[in-house]
Amino acid sequence: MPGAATNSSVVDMRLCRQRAEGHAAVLAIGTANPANIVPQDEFADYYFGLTNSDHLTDLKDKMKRICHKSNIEKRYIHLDGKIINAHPEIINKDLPSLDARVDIVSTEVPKLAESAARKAIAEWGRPATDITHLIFTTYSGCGAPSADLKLASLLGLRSSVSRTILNLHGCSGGGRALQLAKEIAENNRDARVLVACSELTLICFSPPDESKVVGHGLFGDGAGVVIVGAGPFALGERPLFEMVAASQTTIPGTEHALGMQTKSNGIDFHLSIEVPKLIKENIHQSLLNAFQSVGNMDPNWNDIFWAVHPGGRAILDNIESKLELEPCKLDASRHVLSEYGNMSGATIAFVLDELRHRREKEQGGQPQPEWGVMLAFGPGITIEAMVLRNPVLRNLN
Ligand SMILES: CC(C)(COP(=O)(O)OP(=O)(O)OC[C@H]1O[C@@H](n2cnc3c(N)ncnc32)[C@H](O)[C@@H]1OP(=O)(O)O)[C@@H](O)C(=O)NCCC(=O)NCCSC(=O)/C=C/c1ccc(O)cc1
Repeated sequence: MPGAATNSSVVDMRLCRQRAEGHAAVLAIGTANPANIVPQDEFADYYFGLTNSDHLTDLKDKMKRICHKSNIEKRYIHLDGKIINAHPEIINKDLPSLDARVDIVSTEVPKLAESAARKAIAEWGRPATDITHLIFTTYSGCGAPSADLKLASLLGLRSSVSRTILNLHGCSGGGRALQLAKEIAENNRDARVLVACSELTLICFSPPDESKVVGHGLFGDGAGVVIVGAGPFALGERPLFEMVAASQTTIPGTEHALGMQTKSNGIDFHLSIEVPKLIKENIHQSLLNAFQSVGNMDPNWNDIFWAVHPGGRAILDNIESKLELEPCKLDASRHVLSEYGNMSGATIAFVLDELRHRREKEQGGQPQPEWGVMLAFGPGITIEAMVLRNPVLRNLN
């Protein structure tokens, strides 16, 4: 029917006008950490002292071995002796402490995100009221309204900002949120998505226990904010990384290996010793899943740049050896691990920030890769992968 054809082409045109031009891009990045710094070579004394556990000498020695092998120099940790004195239930396994923890994190998690967001918004150069969507991800969210609404009011976002909160995605939270931001930005012309990821280990902190010693030895606190948008770009907006394609891969039968659960005394986590090996065995397939949609079925992995979530030194080592990467390829990830530890979902923003600073410093030197990949790993085990492109090189080629 001619009428129907006309109607459907009108709908098509309207849909076209609603969509953005081209792929979404990272437009700005901001990061923040709490003030309290713990050097890694002092962490075992700090942690066993804080929890009155110095008598557990075997476990303390194990913590020292883990810290020594972690390739971490220091971490930022909000929890200190003052908080423990005010809430001694946090270090008593037999007492409920979820309420005390939630009271603290419901204020501090959005506050830390606010510090990171203010830096990102300043770099972006537009007013905060131009943000149309907010995605907040954290493993500390236990209420509603939650950190997303608090952050929106701290920043003075418009009341029509479209908010989403992602809870308990753990170390892949930042990767998941960036994939959603890409979808939103590409499908809504002029959308500007503020992705906030803020993590405080306080919600998971517990006295020493054989099964938790690695988690406590590697995890730190931090917030990362990334502003995402697609074309047409406003005057002054500068795409940093084009977000070309994304995939999520779940490693079958690995639910037991990595997880978090809300309990009366905080968030309980489990972390299998198998995690680095499982990621090694599945990393190639997850990369192929991401790259197949850009028509490159198996690129030379040394020809691209890498933004890998540094879950732990062993994870980076395993990826490097499996894919036969030149050691410099994971430098940004190793640097972030060394300076901050594993800040769970927030870490990927720090890695992207480090990469773009390195790229700026190296401009005019060695030829830089045009294509790259971002990887994050979380409960599932889930591997979030995103194909990235350097917009400056894209325009030259
Ligand atoms: C730096 C490590 C921890 C040790 O280095 P290594 O080269 O493997 O050295 P070793 O093989 O000598 O291991 C040192 C000790 O650590 C022990 N170990 C080695 N992984 C383990 C293990 N998952 N379990 C429990 N013992 C182990 C290992 O058995 C050994 O014990 P011991 O023989 O008594 O010295 C390295 O294994 C490593 O980087 N592992 C990767 C850690 C990892 O999987 N990270 C990503 C998970 S993400 C996640 O779960 C987040 C949770 C979370 C948690 C808290 C929060 O606040 C927020 C979030």
